[in-house]
Amino acid sequence: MVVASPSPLRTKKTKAVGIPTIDLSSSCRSKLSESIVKACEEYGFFKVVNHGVPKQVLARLEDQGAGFFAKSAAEKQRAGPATPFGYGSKNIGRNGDTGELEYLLLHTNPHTISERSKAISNDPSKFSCAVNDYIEAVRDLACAILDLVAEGLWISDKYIFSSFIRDAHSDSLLRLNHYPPIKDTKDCDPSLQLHQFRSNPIGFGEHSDPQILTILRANDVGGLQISLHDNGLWVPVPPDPNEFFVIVGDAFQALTNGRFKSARHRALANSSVKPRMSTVYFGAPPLNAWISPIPEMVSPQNPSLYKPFTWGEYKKAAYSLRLGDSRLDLFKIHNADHKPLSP
Ligand SMILES: C=C1C[C@]23C[C@@]1(O)CC[C@H]2[C@@]12CC[C@H](O)[C@@](C)(C(=O)O1)[C@H]2[C@@H]3C(=O)O
Ligand SMILES: O=C(O)CCC(=O)C(=O)O
Ligand SMILES: [Fe+2]
Repeated sequence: MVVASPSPLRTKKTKAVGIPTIDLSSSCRSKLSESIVKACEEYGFFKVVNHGVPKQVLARLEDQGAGFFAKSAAEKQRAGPATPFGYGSKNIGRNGDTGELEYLLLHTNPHTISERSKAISNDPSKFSCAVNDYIEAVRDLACAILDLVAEGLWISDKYIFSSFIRDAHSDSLLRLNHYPPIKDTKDCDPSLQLHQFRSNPIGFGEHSDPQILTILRANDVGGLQISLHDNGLWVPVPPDPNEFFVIVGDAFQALTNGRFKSARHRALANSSVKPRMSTVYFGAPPLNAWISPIPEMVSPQNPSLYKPFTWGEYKKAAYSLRLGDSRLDLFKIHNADHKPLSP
């Protein structure tokens, strides 16, 4: 019997496309800010090299994460369930989304981290130190990128974006995702092969990140894919454990009045023999901060596309929806709401 080769990519095709790469050591600041703005506009996604985050900071978090995920299921459950913070396995959010992964979701507040670490590690201060050092380093990286964006957009307040995530009450998060290898069914019964691909080829389903900016690092196992704007293609992102990937989030799309588009992405289930691990920082405003298109992005030709909302309101909307839903649509101003320009 001949069985058609099962494809995990049923809805959209994949295409090998060069991911924009930004070298942060470049000495020409204006060119650097210009290229970051271009990458945010065209892809909502790019890779940064020469980012200045010490390798040791990356390695310490990876060790701590790997140590946690290697524990027995019962031990890991002590840090769960994820509501939304803590340890979660297969279930994502509250509305029935699932994926082939387990994860730790943490708020970046240092006090919350030291409290949580007690249920996560046998050496809580070692765990919280590794996590806090990582967060500090990636927050600085995110702020440096956001300041360059503000310069590239010619915004007078250079800190307009970074001040949201530098705020002591910022609602930023850190997520450690662990994708165990899924069983290779190549040599198995063909009906099992089809069943596996039909049942769940996805590690973390298609979505956009709700926050301002995401800084993602993963080990050397691939799986991340980004969706190119509405042309139906998935672009596989080659793994690069020494570098970071930057993803534009929904709040950044709203702040730039749609000039930047939040990037839809997903992670395929891991078919390697080694686990995939990603560490993801989501830079977010404080819950009471207002998000609305910044004045420089609004003009009679480019009227506001989004109603003002607080970050708390946006989060509430996000958690009432499914992973793949377009949350920002809820805050869209429809054309009919606009007063016609006087002749
Ligand atoms: C299904 C969900 C999980 C999520 C909250 C949501 O209701 C919709 C957005 C999801 C997401 C995606 C990016 C991040 O991983 C995340 C932490 C976030 O802020 O929004 C997750 C949420 C989650 O897993 O709690
Ligand atoms: O693990 C990955 O590469 C993607 C994870 C992700 O998109 C997320 O945690 O929001
Ligand atoms: Fe994401």
